[in-house]
Amino acid sequence: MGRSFEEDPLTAALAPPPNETPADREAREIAESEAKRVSDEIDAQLRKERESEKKRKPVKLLLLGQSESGKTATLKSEFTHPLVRPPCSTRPRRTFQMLYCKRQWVEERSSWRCVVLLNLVRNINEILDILGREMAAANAKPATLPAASSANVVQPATAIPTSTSSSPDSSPLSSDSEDPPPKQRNSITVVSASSSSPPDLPPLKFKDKHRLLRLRLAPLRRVQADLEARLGAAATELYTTNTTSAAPFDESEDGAGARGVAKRDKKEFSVHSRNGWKTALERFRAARRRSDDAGGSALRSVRDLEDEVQDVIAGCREDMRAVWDDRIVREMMARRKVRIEDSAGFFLNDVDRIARQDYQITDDDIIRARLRTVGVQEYRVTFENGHSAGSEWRMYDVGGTRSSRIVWYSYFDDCDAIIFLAPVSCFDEKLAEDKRVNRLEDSYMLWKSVCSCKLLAGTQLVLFLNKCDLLQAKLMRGAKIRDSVPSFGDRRNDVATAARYFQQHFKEILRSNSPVQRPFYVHLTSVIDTKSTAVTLGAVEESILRDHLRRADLM
Ligand SMILES: Nc1nc2c(ncn2[C@@H]2O[C@H](COP(=O)(O)OP(=O)(O)OP(=O)(O)O)[C@@H](O)[C@H]2O)c(=O)[nH]1
Ligand SMILES: [Mg+2]
Repeated sequence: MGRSFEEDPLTAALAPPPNETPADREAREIAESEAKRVSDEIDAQLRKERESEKKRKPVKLLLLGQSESGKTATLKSEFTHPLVRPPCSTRPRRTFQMLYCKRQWVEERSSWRCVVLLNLVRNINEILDILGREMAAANAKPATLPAASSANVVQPATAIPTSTSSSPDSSPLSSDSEDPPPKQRNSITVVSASSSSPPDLPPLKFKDKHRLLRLRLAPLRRVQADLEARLGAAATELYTTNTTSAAPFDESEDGAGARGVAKRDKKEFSVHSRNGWKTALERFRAARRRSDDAGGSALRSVRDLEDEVQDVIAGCREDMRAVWDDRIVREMMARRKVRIEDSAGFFLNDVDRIARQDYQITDDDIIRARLRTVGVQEYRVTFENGHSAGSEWRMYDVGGTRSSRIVWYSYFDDCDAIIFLAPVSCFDEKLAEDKRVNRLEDSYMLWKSVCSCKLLAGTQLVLFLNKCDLLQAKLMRGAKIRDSVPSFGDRRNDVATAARYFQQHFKEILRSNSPVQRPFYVHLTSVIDTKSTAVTLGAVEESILRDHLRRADLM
């Protein structure tokens, strides 16, 4: 039973005096109401401070996935696409296009031009390499096509060293790298392991024209070597690795020894990595500034190199087009099952536009340009507007080759979200750095490790099944999924069925390996399509921010 009014000493002390006059009462009530107003104001102020404190804590986002899965392209897509409104929303969507990044992006644009030129020149040199070998073989044995010697064999999935360019370890500019000295490989896509032409086909009839084209395009070898030396390790792909595990960071969870490895490597691959793509471009900018400061007198300045490169390439325009349009060359590539047009950084169809002195790079060119990420690159961005206005995001773009992955673990702590990219068009391709491993299988293994990682238990996982455009093109050409993925069986060989099938597999991996129950967020993407990617990223950002604030509430 509660105590009566008279028995409660606190209530009795706060009660108005028994002999209170009406005037005293009015004065007391005014004072009480003023005290309440001040107290409410203080509460509101504290609430506001707590809210802005929550917003002040940066949102940490990691982009993960194997090499060439599209991590950097996703970021580039963010930086290039203008503000859009998602369907059914009156709110302008922010985009990650904030003040800081915009400025940096504008500065970087001109440097990307050199990457596009390098990609284009490499496309041609790759064709010339094959042409050279085929012509030599045809000369040696004119009557029949030769069986491919080991030197001639075009290895499956991008494993051909070229003889054209300087080795990065001989370049003073390429000092740190995560692998043994990265050797070069062609980035062309080879659909099958077979490299020799079918023996029952008539031999290809190479003419003087082919010999002349090879001679006239020879200066492009030097151009490739110069550009690669300037850009450093990021400019060359890897085709070897010492790492046999899909997720070497797994071991970092087990004990101090492995953590030590991760720690040591983190220093080597710090966000200030001197070989990342941002840094590769920065070299161009810095050297350009230096040559400006020297009043243009610096010997062989960057501007000189850029102009020279552009001149040589422009001078080769007609011959480059002639090679790419040549019926015999196309037949040679088809017989070897080489699909250079599906490879990263393919620009030969744009040769008329790009091989000119006045070439102006477009946003689309930048998204499609290929420059490998070495180490980990950090972007700090603050939103200009939209629901994330004022909040800081830290985005980490990592190198995806197997040997780069060991450092990922160092970035998992306190991570709000991961966008995991799995390129689904690669169901019949092998890893560049380890050609025994199927690329889809590698993505499954990597996803499994990310899902099961205890440190990431509170992290939102968002899966992008990427390169759907290339999957569509591949299936249209008649590639059969079940030939590479037997469990696909007799399902319909179309994009919708394939995407559903792959998606289900990733979902099951999450369900059976995650240490806690968590939602499965998945998007089918072609991240080079900036318009639709902007809409996808808008939805992803909202969801990440909601989770971020919820986590901050729990703290
Ligand atoms: N057609 C097509 N090309 C894509 C897509 N996503 C990425 N690419 C291209 O694939 C190449 C590789 O993409 P990147 O973004 O450099 O790959 P990454 O995951 O950052 O690779 P690393 O830096 O080596 O880890 C680039 O030339 C991209 O333009 C896609 O959805 N469709
Ligand atoms: Mg990258």
